[in-house]
Amino acid sequence: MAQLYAGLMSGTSLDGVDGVLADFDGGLRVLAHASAPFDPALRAELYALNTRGDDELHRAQFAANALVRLYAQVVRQLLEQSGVDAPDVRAIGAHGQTVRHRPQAFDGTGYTTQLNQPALLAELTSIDVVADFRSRDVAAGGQGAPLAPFFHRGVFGRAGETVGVLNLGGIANLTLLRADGSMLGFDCGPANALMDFWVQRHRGEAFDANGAWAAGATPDAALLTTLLQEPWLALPPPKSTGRDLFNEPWLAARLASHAQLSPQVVQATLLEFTARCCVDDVLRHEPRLPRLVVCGGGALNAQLMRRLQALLPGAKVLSSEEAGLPPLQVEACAFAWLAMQCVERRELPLTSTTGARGARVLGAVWPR
Ligand SMILES: Nc1ncnc2c1ncn2[C@@H]1O[C@H](COP(=O)(O)OP(=O)(O)OP(=O)(O)O)[C@@H](O)[C@H]1O
Ligand SMILES: CC(=O)N[C@H]1[C@@H]2OC[C@@H](O2)[C@@H](O)[C@@H]1O[C@H](C)C(=O)O
Repeated sequence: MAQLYAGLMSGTSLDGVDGVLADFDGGLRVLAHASAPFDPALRAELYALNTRGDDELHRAQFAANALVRLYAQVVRQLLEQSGVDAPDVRAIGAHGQTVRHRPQAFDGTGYTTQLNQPALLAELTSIDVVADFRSRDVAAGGQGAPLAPFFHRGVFGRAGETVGVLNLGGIANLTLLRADGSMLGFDCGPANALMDFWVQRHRGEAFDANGAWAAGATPDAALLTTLLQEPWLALPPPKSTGRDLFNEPWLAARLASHAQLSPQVVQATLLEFTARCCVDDVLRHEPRLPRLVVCGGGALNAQLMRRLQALLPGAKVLSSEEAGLPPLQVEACAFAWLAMQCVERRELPLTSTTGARGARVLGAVWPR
């Protein structure tokens, strides 16, 4: 019998929403994929809500309602494309928009905030909604992220082989699936967040398509060294990060002593920085990794893929597309799968990824 779940992801790159409708009966079959970009005003507001500002409570709720209307539009597209009726979808996994991520802030029990309005989404779609996937993990002493590694294991794992899965969204996260069956998952640092900001500022483009602008210059060694000195990068897992750390002020502070560099050289250096953050983590934890599957929008950045391959000569670096799932569908599928785990009240063994005290059921259900 079909096991239909929708997954909706709007991640830290703030580009928009990716949605899938998936059937998990006997494996994974993607029945439909749809994306919707944020309109510029919503994108600007979500970006602004990542830092403190005036009247935040009202603005956050207002932005969450707008986000969820876009979620509902994506769900309508998924149903139309697949010819599936809403009552046949068991649940929607709706990630929400992370605007603060401070899992160990202040008193030791921190928080992670995803703007969302699951009640409105249930109302607009007449489908059960699963949301708030991260807070139970934080309550159990975990980082609240990354959560996709368990899904990565099911889709990209190979019995008896060690495989790495690298997600390149706004932030990068790495899953190491080891030949002995153990796994490790953690964030590596920025993926596209800083590159997107820089190309937007200097060329008015949302992202550097295929990394072509970056590829036209040589990275600056001194700036790269400055960027790599960030102490967070040397922390051992479990660890996670976000725009709370890797943001405009962070970059401005490091560029201050390299003001003579051209914008294009800075872009090339930011791309190299992303590649190095990820590769240094691979080499630290699995120096002889034979296979690295790359997903998220960064897998579409040809220059970044070239640099990852050059820095990991012993590994086959490939797009998740070659491993059976297109890069922009992976996270959305992960949240459809996580919704299914919640509906079935399955505990996830979070300790090896988020550092939570033990296995927990993640998420909560808003009935249709
Ligand atoms: N053709 C392309 N060339 C270069 N970069 C691209 C291309 N297509 C997408 N990207 C990058 O991928 C980003 C979107 O990736 P994705 O949708 O995986 O991020 P996300 O889901 O928001 O992030 P996260 O994994 O942090 O939650 C864009 O902002 C852009 O930087
Ligand atoms: C707090 C938060 O939203 N974290 C995201 C973000 O985007 C990438 C990286 O940082 C990862 O830790 C996580 O998303 C993925 C989907 C995860 O939880 O596995």
